[in-house]
Amino acid sequence: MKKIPVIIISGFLGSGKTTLLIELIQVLQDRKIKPAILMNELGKADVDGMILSEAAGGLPLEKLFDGCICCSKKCEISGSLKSLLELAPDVILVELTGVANPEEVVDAMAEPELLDRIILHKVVTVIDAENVLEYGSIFSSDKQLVHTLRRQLEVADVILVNKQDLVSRSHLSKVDRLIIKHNEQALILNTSFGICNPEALIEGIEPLDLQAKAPGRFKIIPGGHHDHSADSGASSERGQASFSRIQSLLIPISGHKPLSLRKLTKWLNAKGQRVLRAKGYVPLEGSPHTSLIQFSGRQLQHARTAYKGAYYLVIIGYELDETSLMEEWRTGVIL
Ligand SMILES: Nc1nc2c(ncn2[C@@H]2O[C@H](COP(=O)(O)OP(=O)(O)OP(=O)(O)O)[C@@H](O)[C@H]2O)c(=O)[nH]1
Repeated sequence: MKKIPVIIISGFLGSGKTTLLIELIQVLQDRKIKPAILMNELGKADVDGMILSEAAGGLPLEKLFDGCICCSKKCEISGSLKSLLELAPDVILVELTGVANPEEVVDAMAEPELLDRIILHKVVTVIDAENVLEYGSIFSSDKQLVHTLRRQLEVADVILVNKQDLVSRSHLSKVDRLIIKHNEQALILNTSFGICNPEALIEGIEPLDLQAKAPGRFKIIPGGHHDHSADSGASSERGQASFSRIQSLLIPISGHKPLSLRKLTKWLNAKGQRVLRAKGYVPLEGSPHTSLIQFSGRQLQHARTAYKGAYYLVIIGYELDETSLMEEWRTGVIL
């Protein structure tokens, strides 16, 4: 089944995310590509939703209120994504609040039911060129916010340096230097009002009915059909390349041979910066119950759970090499 691409739009408050979203919707609609939108708003007031309804009324739209996505329940995000998928969009656009870390959405996308149906296409971060250089000093006392703003830069595939109409060339060069310090690989685009070459963001996305006829435009990652019952054989973006550097990989765990917590911890920590997050349901040595595994910030936590489904582990990381990861999984954890 063709996976629906998801574009995440992040960026600090007022940087121009909604402006870009409206611009993108227009471009997509001109190409007969049907977008669905998930908006996360700070507070209860649906300002952006109102703006959007005026600009693109009638499109499938889900809204989540109350702060950053990391504070709202992740299941709400997955639930909203599932509702949008029912409407068979060609692409899902997710606009985050200014204080959300895009990794949190990738995290919410990483559940088996969604992994099979959606694929992260790009993380796009919009920067307010006029103000971004001041953030470090303005928010220096708020470590969490500084961390979030840094992650918005670091995990982006494309960075829009927006509001360039308000700054000088020399100021823009300083902004560029700041970005490159945090992310050497992202494509950097200087924009005003989010207007840019849309190919940079939507390349490879087509209306679903056209996709069936399109010749192979995607780089195919070798690998067989994803099978939850297989002994090994992770499910990532097989047969459909991810255009994003962040990938999710599902490792099905078959049989009831419990895993060693020590080996699992060692294996995850050995991945360094490549693995941002891991979670799943596994059998652990010494426990008759299924355990919920949560790995983030280099810490692994496990807790007894009432989960009764198939065992699996989802790994979220940068540019994961699926083949070597699976081999290391087999030798480092299973054997
Ligand atoms: N001068 C200028 N203004 C812009 C540009 N892009 C957006 N704006 C304006 O900046 C304001 C904020 O833009 P939004 O698109 O709402 O920003 P946002 O990131 O969605 O804001 P939040 O939802 O509060 O996080 C609006 O008044 C826009 O019209 C730009 O490139 N130049």
